[in-house]
Amino acid sequence: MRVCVIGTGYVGLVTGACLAHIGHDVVGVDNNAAKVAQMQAGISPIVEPGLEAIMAGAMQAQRLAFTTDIGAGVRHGEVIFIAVGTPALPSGESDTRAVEAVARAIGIHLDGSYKVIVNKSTVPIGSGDWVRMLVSENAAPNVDFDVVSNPEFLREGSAVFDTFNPDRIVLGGSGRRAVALMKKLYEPITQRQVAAEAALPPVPVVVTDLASAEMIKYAANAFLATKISFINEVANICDRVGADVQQVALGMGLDSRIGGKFLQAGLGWGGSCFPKDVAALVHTACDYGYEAKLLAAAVAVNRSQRYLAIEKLRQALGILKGKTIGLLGLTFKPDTDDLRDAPALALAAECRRLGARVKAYDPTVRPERPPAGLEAGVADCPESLAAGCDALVLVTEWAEFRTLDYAGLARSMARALIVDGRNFLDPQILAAAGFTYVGIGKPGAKAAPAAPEKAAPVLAIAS
Ligand SMILES: NC(=O)c1ccc[n+]([C@@H]2O[C@H](COP(=O)([O-])OP(=O)(O)OC[C@H]3O[C@@H](n4cnc5c(N)ncnc54)[C@H](O)[C@@H]3O)[C@@H](O)[C@H]2O)c1
Ligand SMILES: O=c1ccn([C@@H]2O[C@H](COP(=O)(O)OP(=O)(O)O[C@H]3O[C@H](CO)[C@@H](O)[C@H](O)[C@H]3O)[C@@H](O)[C@H]2O)c(=O)[nH]1
Repeated sequence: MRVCVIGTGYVGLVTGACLAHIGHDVVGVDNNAAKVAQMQAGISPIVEPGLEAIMAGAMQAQRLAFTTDIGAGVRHGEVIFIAVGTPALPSGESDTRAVEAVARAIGIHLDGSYKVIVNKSTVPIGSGDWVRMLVSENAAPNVDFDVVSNPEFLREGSAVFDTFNPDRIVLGGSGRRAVALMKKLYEPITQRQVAAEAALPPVPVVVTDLASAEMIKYAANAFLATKISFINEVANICDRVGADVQQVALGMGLDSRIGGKFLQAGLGWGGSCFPKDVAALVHTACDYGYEAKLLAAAVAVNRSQRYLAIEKLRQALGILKGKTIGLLGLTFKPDTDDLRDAPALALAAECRRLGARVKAYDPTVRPERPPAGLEAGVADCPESLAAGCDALVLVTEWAEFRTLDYAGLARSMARALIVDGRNFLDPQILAAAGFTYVGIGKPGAKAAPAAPEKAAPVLAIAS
């Protein structure tokens, strides 16, 4: 099938490359010429495990190409995906201007042939209707097209895996021809031809109306974000009553009605989706005269959770003014280079506000390209990060952080204190390396380094 994907970011590029991998003929369109040039050279502009290999295979088979020419893309595609960004406005409302611009451009370039316009961007409920209207208003009379909402559920860091192994595919729209075409498009995925486990039953396809499909996306993200805020609140209570949140999460999660996923307590949720999508749903509810109290509480818990490390640092160090804090990890989660709404950046800003000096190390952030606020503060390795620090805070659970030479890091620090903001490290190993270890919701794991063994008295041996 001929496919056009407009917007080749974290969602559009992965979607385009994976659809090409399963045999479709894909053109990716982006208005960022530098990104397009990179992709044309086979280079992924984002860090996403497995993506470049998928791109290389599909480009070699001539099933994946990139352009800045939206007209060429629209003419090429029988199925045209909209996958541009929908960031939050300061009010929390979703900024849909890029989707609007793309809908107009699609209308302008529609030819006579039937097309399915698929909205993969996360958009406020009701957007499918205005996308249809904008396309129509800008198109020649009697053009033949349908609009489908096909929300995306991939996670950054495992986006290729998630695309080939989805829990479900949601299709919103009333056009039977469009839905049939979309089912055909996804058949190799729904029939598990590219799945990690071929023996699984087919992927469920939820066919519904446009508004419900759009709402499913927001409701799923809001639920997951609330689940994390819930366990973070439980962790904060654990800290006070002497319980271990990881044991609590294990015991809760084994109840099949609860499930063990997304019960990892830590320094809160971030990224390009949860914060903006929960804010957008709260805003939509408000627009319709409803106060979303539970979601507002989930946001409030998350806001304070981001600064929990500061409370823990203060308990150990006293005032932070003049202290040097080293952040292990900057991205909002491991295996991505995405810094959008990363808890580490909020934490760094608050530490600076309190007069501390902040340094950071992240495997994807180069010292010469620091994020705003961390100019001259990005180290090129964990060793130079730790040197001279009064404390380390592990903010992102990069796998490589498990096996650092913590004894060496401890020796180079002014004070060997670590706040493990993701409960990722083994407290005993850290204590053996000389660290005072502080976790989240794990008061019992407050491990301090063992006291140095007293030297055995030297006995004078009578000759
Ligand atoms: N990132 C995720 O994990 C994720 C997962 C599910 C859904 N979503 C949703 O998918 C959408 C895209 O998210 P993303 O993270 O991929 O965004 P992104 O910012 O990484 O990518 C968007 C791309 O669209 C391009 N673009 C913007 N305006 C354009 C235009 N007029 N014409 C052509 N290209 C244009 C940008 O240059 C950019 O490359 C958002 O609505 C987001 O909420 C994201
Ligand atoms: O138990 C957990 C799980 C996650 N997080 C945090 O939650 C945030 C989001 O993590 P994750 O959901 O794994 O990554 P995203 O790539 O943001 O994916 C979410 O947002 C996407 C964009 O809408 C959706 O498509 C995905 O289904 C949804 O999981 C990160 O800051 C994580 O550190 C926790 O604190 N505890």
